[in-house]
Amino acid sequence: MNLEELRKKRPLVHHITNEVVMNFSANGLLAFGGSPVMAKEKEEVEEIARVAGALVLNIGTIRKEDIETMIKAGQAANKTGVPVLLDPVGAGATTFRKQAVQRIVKEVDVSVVKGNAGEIAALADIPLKVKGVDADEDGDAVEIAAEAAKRMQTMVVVTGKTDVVSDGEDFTTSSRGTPLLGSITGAGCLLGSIMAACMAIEKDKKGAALFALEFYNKAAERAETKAEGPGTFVPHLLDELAKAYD
Ligand SMILES: Nc1ncnc2c1ncn2[C@@H]1O[C@H](COP(=O)(O)OP(=O)(O)OP(=O)(O)O)[C@@H](O)[C@H]1O
Ligand SMILES: Cc1ncsc1CCO
Repeated sequence: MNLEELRKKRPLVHHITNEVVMNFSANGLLAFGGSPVMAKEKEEVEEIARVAGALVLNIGTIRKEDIETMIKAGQAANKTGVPVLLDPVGAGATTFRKQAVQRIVKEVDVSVVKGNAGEIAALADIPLKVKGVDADEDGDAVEIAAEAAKRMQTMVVVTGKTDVVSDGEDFTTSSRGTPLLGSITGAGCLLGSIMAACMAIEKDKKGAALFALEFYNKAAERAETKAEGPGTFVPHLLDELAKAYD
């Protein structure tokens, strides 16, 4: 993954995302080097998705009518080979959300599904005994990622204290970051935007996902050393995302 190339090209990332994180995701992606556009009108999404570098479908505040819009955008992206990242926010919380994800995955060729352990476990029909399960303790996140990847026939990223990238057979874990990321809203959503931008540049999607995870979590670790708490963590994170790390 070539960060210099990304920053030169500033790939357009089309988002159909939730209202909570729109501004934060746009600012974070701009700081990193991408070019965000948030657009969810059914009449225009195909036009935008076709010419974008990548498409983010985030179901955080999805309504029934948005499902069709996401499918339309996703299929248009598929026609021109634009990578699609699906963030199944809250998929474990309601049947509606889980079924929405299942429909999108069925109708769109999704390049990667990225979510926290609870969300991905719901999609893999694996009951979570404890909230906030992570791969460090018992390998659950690895199993969850593998099962979900097999079921959905796509690459899966499970985030948390330890992140897992799995294609159903092979997996790679990464254990960077800070618990402060859990104290602000949209940390996972912004990671998705950055991952999608990397996939617009790097055709090896596993390489792109791992680069995004490492870069994002390294930036968060540096931001943590400068922050007094969640409030000051946010601007420091934006500053760190704009830098270059070895
Ligand atoms: N306890 C932790 N220690 C280190 N890094 C963490 C921890 N929890 C989450 N992260 C990191 O935070 C980022 C977001 O992951 P998280 O699982 O919190 O997303 P999420 O639950 O989808 O967030 P949101 O719904 O608020 O957007 C990832 O880069 C992950 O590695
Ligand atoms: C808080 C919240 N509610 C729906 S989406 C969202 C942002 C985190 O994904």
